[in-house]
Amino acid sequence: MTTNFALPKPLRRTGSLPSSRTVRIVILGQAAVGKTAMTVRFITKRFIGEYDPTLETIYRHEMSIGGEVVHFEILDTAGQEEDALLIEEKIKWGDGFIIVYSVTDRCSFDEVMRLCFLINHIHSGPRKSSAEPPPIVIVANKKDLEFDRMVTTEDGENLSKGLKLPFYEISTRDSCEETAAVFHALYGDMVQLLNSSPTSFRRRAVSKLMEKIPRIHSSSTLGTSGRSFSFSSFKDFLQD
Ligand SMILES: Nc1nc2c(ncn2[C@@H]2O[C@H](COP(=O)(O)OP(=O)(O)OP(=O)(O)O)[C@@H](O)[C@H]2O)c(=O)[nH]1
Repeated sequence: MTTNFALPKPLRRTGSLPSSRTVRIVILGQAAVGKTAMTVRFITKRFIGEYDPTLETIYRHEMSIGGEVVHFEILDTAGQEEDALLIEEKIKWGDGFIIVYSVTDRCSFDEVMRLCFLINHIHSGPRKSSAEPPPIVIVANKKDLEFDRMVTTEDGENLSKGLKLPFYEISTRDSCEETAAVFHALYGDMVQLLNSSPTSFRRRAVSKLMEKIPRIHSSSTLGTSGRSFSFSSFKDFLQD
């Protein structure tokens, strides 16, 4: 699966591939807000209704953006409360962040601010590795569930204004484009940050715990028709 988007310049050049770069995105938010659905929608363009509650997964996916190959590594975190140290490791690992809440779940909205402060705190801690705060976008998901809505659009906009962060209200179920727009916007912000502050994405040391997180590779890279999601629940949704 190859997707072409006109976006700005190089992010990070890696190793022997002169025109490729890797970006690490962490998806945060409470349980059942749609983190996995969003990630899978972005990668496969499909909406898959039911998942087992996520433990932790890193999805790897390549696509062409602005004529260059971008290697996305997307960490879909577990929504349930967890060890503070573990969440810190995951946040350290990321270059950019998507904080998701559901418009049908007030608690998930209330959690956004805490997550945002946590990210900024960890990325500007005593062993400060970046000059600028990392790019973050706030996503209100499930806007199709209008009758169950508990968080208004205005609530979301006010929060984003207060935090000075981009805000998207989307329905992962109804719109592939809205979902993709979130990832593209974050990627654009990451490019911009790197251009203005080249040391911002210096890799931070993370614990070996990160290596234990299962990785799923979509090998739908440029010019090939192969797919290699290796777990059965997605096979039916991927066409060669
Ligand atoms: N109506 C509607 N349902 C959605 C939407 N996005 C996700 N869902 C549903 O919400 C439920 C939870 O979605 P998940 O993607 O598993 O949520 P999650 O945040 O990854 O959950 P955890 O893995 O437990 O943290 C599933 O039943 C999805 O089908 C949406 O935009 N609209």
